[in-house]
Amino acid sequence: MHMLSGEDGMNSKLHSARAQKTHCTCRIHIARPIKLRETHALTPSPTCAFFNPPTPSSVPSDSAPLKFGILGAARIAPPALITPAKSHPEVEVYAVAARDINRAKEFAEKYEIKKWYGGQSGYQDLLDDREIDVIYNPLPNGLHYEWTMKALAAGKHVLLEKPSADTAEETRRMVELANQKVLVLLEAFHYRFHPAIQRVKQIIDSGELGAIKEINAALCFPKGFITDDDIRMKYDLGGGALMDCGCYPLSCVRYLANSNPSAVVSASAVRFQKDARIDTGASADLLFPPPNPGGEPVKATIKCDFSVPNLLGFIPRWPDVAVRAVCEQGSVELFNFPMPVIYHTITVSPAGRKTRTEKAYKFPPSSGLKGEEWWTTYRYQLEAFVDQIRGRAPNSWMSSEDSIANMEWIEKIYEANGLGSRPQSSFQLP
Ligand SMILES: NC(=O)C1=CN([C@@H]2O[C@H](COP(=O)(O)OP(=O)(O)OC[C@H]3O[C@@H](n4cnc5c(N)ncnc54)[C@H](OP(=O)(O)O)[C@@H]3O)[C@@H](O)[C@H]2O)C=CC1
Ligand SMILES: O=C1OC[C@@H](O)[C@H](O)[C@H]1O
Repeated sequence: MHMLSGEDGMNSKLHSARAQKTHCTCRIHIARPIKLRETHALTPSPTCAFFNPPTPSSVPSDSAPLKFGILGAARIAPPALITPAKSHPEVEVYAVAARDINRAKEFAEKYEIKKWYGGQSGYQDLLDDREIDVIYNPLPNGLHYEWTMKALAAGKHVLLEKPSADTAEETRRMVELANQKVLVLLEAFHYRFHPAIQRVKQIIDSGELGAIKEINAALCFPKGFITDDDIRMKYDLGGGALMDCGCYPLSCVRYLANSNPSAVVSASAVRFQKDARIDTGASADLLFPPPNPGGEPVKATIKCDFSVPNLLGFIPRWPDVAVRAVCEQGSVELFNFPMPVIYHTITVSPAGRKTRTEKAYKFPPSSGLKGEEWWTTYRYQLEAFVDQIRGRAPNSWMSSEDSIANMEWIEKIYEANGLGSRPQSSFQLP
C-alpha cells in the first residue's frame, strides 16, 4: 500500500522524491505537506521517522554495536530508543527487563529484542548481563536514582529519562558516580539535540534581534491524555506536571537564556483532587541575569498542564507547545519545540522588517553536522549519545551540570508553589 494524503500532485511528488533521497523504506506516508513561505527543508514524514525508518545497509566493521538493555517495558521505549536504534548502525537493543516475565517476553518478541529478564530479580539480572554496554532507564521518575546508581555501579553507560531524578541531590550523586567510573550518563532531554531549537538559539545568540528581554515556554496536554492511574499522578514515584512536562519549558528557557535563573518571582500549581501533593498543572515566573552588564534582567514564564479542557467540552484547542523569545529588536518563536519532526515553525519577526518563517529539520550542509530530515529528536539524541560513548565529538551535548541545575530549579519552583520537592530516594549503594 502506498497512501499519500497530500493535497495536490506537486506535494505528492515532493514526498516521493524525499523517500528516494533518504532511501526510506516506508510504505505509508500520512504527513500532510505544508505550504511554506520560506523554508530550509521540507516536512518529513512522521510515519517514516517514528515507525519505519530506513535501516543501514552496512554496519561499520571497526567496532561492534553497543548493546542496550532497557529497564522496564515502558511506553516511551519504542519511540525514544527502539525505533531510533533501527537506523543507527552502532546500536543493538539487546535486552529488556520487566517486573512480570510474561510482559518482558511479549515486549521482547514484539520489538525483536533477543533477551528478556523478569520477575523480582529481573532488573538486576539485566544489569548483571555482561554482554550489555548501555542501560536505558525509562522507569518512573522516583526510581531513576536507584536504578541509575545500580547501572553505573555495574559499569554501564546510562541514557536516563527526564527528569533525571526526584531531587538535585540525587542527580549530583549519579553524576559523581558516572564521573568516578568514567561512564557516560545523559538525561534524555531529546528536544535539545534537534536542529529546530538549536536554530532558535543561533538566531538569538547572533544578536540579529538584539538583546533578549523575555522568554515564554509551555508544554500543555489536552485533558484525558494522562489518566489518574498514570505514574505521573503518583507522588511516591516522582509524579507531578512540573516534573513530567514542566521540566521541558524550564530546560528550554534556561537553554535560550544561556544561564540559570536568578530567582523564582512567583509560582502556582493546580493540585490533583485525589492527592494535593501532585500538580496537574503549574506555572512560574522567573528572572534571569541581564544579558549585558548593567542591563535589565530577563523575564521568563514557564507553563505546563496535564489537562487542558476542550473548547465547549469537545473541540480540542491548538496545542500550547511553543517557546517564544522577545528581544530588543524583534522576536522569535518556535512552535512545537518538543516534537519538531512532526511539524514545527520558527517565526522570526525582526522589528520594522518582514516576518519570516524557517524550518530546521536538518543542520545546514556547511555545518558538517550529522542528521537527516526524518530524524526525530530521539534519533538525534541517540547519535550524540553513541558518539560521546565512542569518544567522538557529538553534534551537541547536554552537560551533567545542566541536568543538576534543571533539578535544582524544579525544586525551587515546587518550594515556591507550596507543593515541595518530590521525595528523595532512601536507596544507598551497598
Ligand atoms: N523523553 C520523552 O519524550 C518521554 C519521557 N518519558 C519519561 O519516561 C519515563 C517513563 O514514562 P512512560 O514510558 O510514559 O511510563 P510507563 O508507565 O509506560 O513505563 C514505566 C515503566 O516503569 C516500570 N515500573 C517499575 N516500577 C514501577 C512502579 N512501581 N509503578 C509503575 N511502573 C513501574 C514499568 O515496567 P515493567 O514493565 O517492569 O512493569 C513500566 O513499564 C518517565 O520518567 C517519563 O518522564 C515519558 C514519556 C516521554
Ligand atoms: O516527556 C514527556 O513528553 C511527552 C509527554 O507525553 C510525556 O508526558 C512526558 O513524559
